[in-house]
Amino acid sequence: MDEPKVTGTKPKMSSTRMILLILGFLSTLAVIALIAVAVTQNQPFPKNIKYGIVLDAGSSHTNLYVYEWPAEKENDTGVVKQVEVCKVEGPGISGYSHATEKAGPSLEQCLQQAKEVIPSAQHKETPVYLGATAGMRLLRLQNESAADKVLSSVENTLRSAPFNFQGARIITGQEEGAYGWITINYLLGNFKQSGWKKLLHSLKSLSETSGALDLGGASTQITFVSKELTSESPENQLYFRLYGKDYQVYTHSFLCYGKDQALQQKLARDLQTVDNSLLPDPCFHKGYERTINISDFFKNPCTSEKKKQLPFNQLYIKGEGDYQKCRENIQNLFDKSNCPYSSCSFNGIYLPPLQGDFGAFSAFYFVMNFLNLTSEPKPLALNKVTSTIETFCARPWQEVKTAYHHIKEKYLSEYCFSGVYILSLLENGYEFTENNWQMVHFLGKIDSSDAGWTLGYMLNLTNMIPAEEPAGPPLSHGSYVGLMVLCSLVLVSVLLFAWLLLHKPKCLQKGIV
Ligand SMILES: Nc1ccn([C@@H]2O[C@H](COP(=O)(O)OP(=O)(O)OP(=O)(O)O)[C@@H](O)[C@H]2O)c(=O)n1
Ligand SMILES: [Ca+2]
Repeated sequence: MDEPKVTGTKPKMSSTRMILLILGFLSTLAVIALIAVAVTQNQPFPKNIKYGIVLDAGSSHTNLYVYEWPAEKENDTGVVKQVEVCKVEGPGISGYSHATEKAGPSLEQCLQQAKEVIPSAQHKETPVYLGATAGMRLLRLQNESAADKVLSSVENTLRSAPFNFQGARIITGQEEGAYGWITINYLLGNFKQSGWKKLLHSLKSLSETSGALDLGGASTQITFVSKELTSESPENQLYFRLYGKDYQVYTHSFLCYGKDQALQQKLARDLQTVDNSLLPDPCFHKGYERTINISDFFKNPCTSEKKKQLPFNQLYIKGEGDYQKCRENIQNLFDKSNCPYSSCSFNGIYLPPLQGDFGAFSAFYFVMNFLNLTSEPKPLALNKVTSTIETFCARPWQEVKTAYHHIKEKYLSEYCFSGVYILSLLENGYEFTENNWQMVHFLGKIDSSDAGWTLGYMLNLTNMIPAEEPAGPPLSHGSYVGLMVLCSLVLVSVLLFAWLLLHKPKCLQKGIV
């Protein structure tokens, strides 16, 4: 009686199994197809690289930078990177005031280097910009026609290069500060976060941008986001809308407070008190001697106010290597006596309360890096920085010269002065004290790009930082493919599990395993 039952069930079971098998096979095929499509269809386009050139015509020298970025991602943040830097031989372009026609040709060697880095088919479309900073600002104040001639000489040279010439001009101190701030925040990825990072950011309300401190040869800039709503000093206030966010930025550029001009200012003050041509100087090492020609000394706008008739033409500087005396001497450069605002840095210049972390670059970095004081991620304590500089200044010149024979004498002889000047500027000038010293991070590069104003300048002039956040996929290609694979695996596992439940293979039946 049982027999028909048995014969009737058998074909029913095998058809279910058959259907499940086909289903399993088809879904596996579907998953494989899904992954294949995800990987191939969503692959980033083959790289179409664009290039841009910026020449930083600083007071002490000119640097040529070549940047590159993938054409399709122009508006993303953090995609532009430096691929080449070329240091122009000789002085900065302002140093050609007596032979203005030679300023342009001095750039030729670096332009040649750029031609080699950028594929020739792209030369014509590659924009080239030259921005001159404080050296040229000073030359313009001292001798405007010489400054114009220097600029037209560099313009002629740049126009005759095979690139797309976009201008050679003296940028303002405000621009220099602002573009330096844009550069470091762009490179640090502070402007735009996508996907999870954005969510994390809004949850943790992380500090959003980093301030920028730039120390050149002739000027220095301080730039940071200030939440102070009332702007007491409008000329120090900038407004940006970047990637859909508003930023209120404070900036100031101190002309004559770059490290070379600060030294000139210091010497001009020292000259007020000397009665002979010998000047003992605590900011140079013991045993160091330097002769200064004073016939042109007071023609410089940074020293002209202190002009004095002297009965000698040459000044002989003799190093003393005395940190304390040097510090007191330099401190006189920062006039803290009057402030027409609620708070000031020095010389009656408005400074809102310091806020957030700061990236300190250019000479801040060169000097502190030489003195081994750039330790990251945790910056050194201020007293350690002070004692290191004090010890360095006390070393005799002969010993320093032997220990660092590979370093240019012009740089080496001034690291004591520069170290003390940086301390004085940060501590006395801006009031970074023991409590907030650790907010300052000395950095030369971020990834492969130098910290400085040039990248921000190019990003702005090529409209590569949009005001509004560009619409784009919320996930990167990698995360997208990863998510697809994960979902597919889950799908396969569910199907497999369902099949096992229905089929109950012998090996999983109780008593067999
Ligand atoms: N390894 C180095 C490189 C440069 N310097 C010094 O650092 C100073 C500033 O250099 P830089 O930032 O390049 O200044 P510039 O851009 O030329 O000047 P500015 O921005 O004021 O126009 C100069 O005194 C230079 O001699 C240094 O001490 N050590
Ligand atoms: Ca500079």
